[in-house]
Parts: sequence; structure tokens; C-alpha cells
Amino acid sequence: MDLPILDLSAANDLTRKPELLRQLRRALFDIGFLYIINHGILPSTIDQLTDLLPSLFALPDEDKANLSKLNSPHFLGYSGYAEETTLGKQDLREQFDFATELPVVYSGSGGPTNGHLANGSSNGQDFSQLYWRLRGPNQWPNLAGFKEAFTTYHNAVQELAYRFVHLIEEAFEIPIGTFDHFFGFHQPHDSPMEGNRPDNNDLPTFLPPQHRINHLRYPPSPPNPDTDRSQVQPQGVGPHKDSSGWLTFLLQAGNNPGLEVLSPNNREWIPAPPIPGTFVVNFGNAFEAATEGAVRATTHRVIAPGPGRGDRYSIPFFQGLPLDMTVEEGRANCGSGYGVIGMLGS
Ligand SMILES: O=C(O)CCC(=O)C(=O)O
Ligand SMILES: [Fe+2]
Repeated sequence: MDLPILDLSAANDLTRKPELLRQLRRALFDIGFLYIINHGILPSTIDQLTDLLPSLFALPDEDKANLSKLNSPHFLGYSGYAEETTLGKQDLREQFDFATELPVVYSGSGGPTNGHLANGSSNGQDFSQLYWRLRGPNQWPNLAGFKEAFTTYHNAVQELAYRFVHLIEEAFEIPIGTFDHFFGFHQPHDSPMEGNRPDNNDLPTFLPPQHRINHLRYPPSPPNPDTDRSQVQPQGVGPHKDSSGWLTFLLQAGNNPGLEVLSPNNREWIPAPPIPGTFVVNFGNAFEAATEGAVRATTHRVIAPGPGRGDRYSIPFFQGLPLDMTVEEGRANCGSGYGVIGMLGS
């Protein structure tokens, strides 16, 4: 089984669009993983960021320590090689985690005053729940051009993500813009795209969410005479579903393979090698919950490069959701309001 490759240029061509939407429906319900090509992001936007990855990871240890995620209540920053684990086993990668640059809103102990954003504005919202601590600014590395390259990339993938959510709505045959309010767009005209949801008046309002963008380096594993079979395939990151976010847009930078996707019958690992000009798209746990399992948050893993290979770099963009949104609110939009996605998938 190969993963489908969807050509997003068909979205602008009325003769090709129906087939694109059919492919998208199949991909959503069958495997939950796909590639997109002709996605509209400029190669220069991608290259400016990926060209900086070797220098980012070559920063002195002291700089990395200063940027440690442990310094950040928002869990943004650096974590060192093999410091994180999946299923009790070390992930053989190091990473810098960044996110949409946003001010602190948390108003519990140590945060700004209840109901006031850190920039002084008040919207009457209660930000005392601990989960609001997750929202806040980045720790920026001292690396010329990085913040600018990151910000340009962030904005471009955010726009792609919202455009892609609209395509999913079309594939589900629910009104375009149904999910817009998850992303802080309260009226269709707030949306960067022309959403046409009929009636938004009764919907809860949310702050625009924070997207998280991890920058990952998987170094080649050293030659290992160990006969332990678990060492034969070094764990870059162990089998998991994406927990933070709605959709994931993964950029595999360079040509080092390693990503594998669990097949629908849970019996085999399907390789998802880098394909130039593409992103890999998959769905997070929240999407699975909101569609009551109709769209799967598919398990995947990364095998770290073997001895003698180069570093593998990748950049997953986890599309954020409002921290105060409940599963019921997610479901209400997928189900009773506009058509039952659970039934579409069955
Ligand atoms: O590095 C990759 O290709 C995938 C990483 C991943 O699945 C994750 O960080 O959630
Ligand atoms: Fe993942």
C-alpha cells in the first residue's frame, strides 16, 4: 500500500476538483496519511528555513542550554539528544520547538491579572486555568535570519492549513468555514479564505490558537556491534499518534528516509520517504475525537538514520486548537450541526 499524493493545484480547477475531493475522502477515511504537492508555498520560504537547520543545531551547547525547554512554562525551546522518550524508550533525536509567537495570557499564580492579556487588553475571559500556561512566546536562538525565516514559514503553513481545512470540509460535504471558529475566525469575513458558513451567531468564540512547529534532527546512529535486535532499527521517535493539534503538516527536509506509517490492518509499516516539493499531512487525536473515530489519527514512527548516513531533518507543523475547546464542541461541529461525518466514514 502506498500513501496517496494529492495535487492541490486541482483545487483551483473545476474539472479536476471533484476527483481531488474524492481522493481526499478516501485518504481521510482509509489511511489518515497523505502527501500534498503543488500546495502553493514558495520553495524560497521553505529553503530559507531549512538552510538554517544545520547552523541551528550547531549552536554552542551553552546556547542550547540557555534555550532549554525547561526554562519555558510553554514548553518551547530546546531539548537535547535522547532526552525525550516514547513508550519508555529514548527517541534518538534533538529538537527545537517553536510556536506562533504570542503573549502570555495565563492569569494564575505568576501570570498577568485575571481577564487581561499580557499586552494589557481585556476581553473578560478567564485565563486562570493551568492549561493557559502553555500559551506564550518563543525562546529565540541567536542565529541571524532565523526568526524572520521561521515567521515567514509559519505564516505560509498556517495559511495552507486553513485552506486545507476548507478542502476537508468540502470533502465531508459540510459548509466551507464550519471549523473556522476553532481558529478564531468568528465571522466568515474574518477568515483569510472566503468561508460561507450560514450562521455563526451561536458558536463559542475562541482566541486564535497557537501552532507548534518542531525542528528535529536525527543524527546517524553509531555503528553498534550489539546483537540486541531493538538496536537494529534505532528509534528516532517511537510509534505514536500526534497528540497536539488538529492536523499535522510535516516537512521532510533533505532526502534521508525514516518515517513509517502503520497500515490500517495494523500489520505493516508503510514507508513515507521524503518526496521533493511535498508535505506529509496527518491528523491528530483531536481530529479523531471530533469525528468520533471516522478519521483516524494514524500511528507513525521514525527510524533514525543508520551508521554512515547523514543527519535527517524534519519540521512538523502541528495546527493548534483552542486550549479551552471541549471534545463536545469539536463533535458538535462535525456531527449534529452540519452533517454526520461519522456516518460518512462508515
Ligand atoms: O520526523 C518526522 O518525520 C516525524 C516526526 C513526528 O512524527 C513527530 O514529531 O510527531
Ligand atoms: Fe508524529
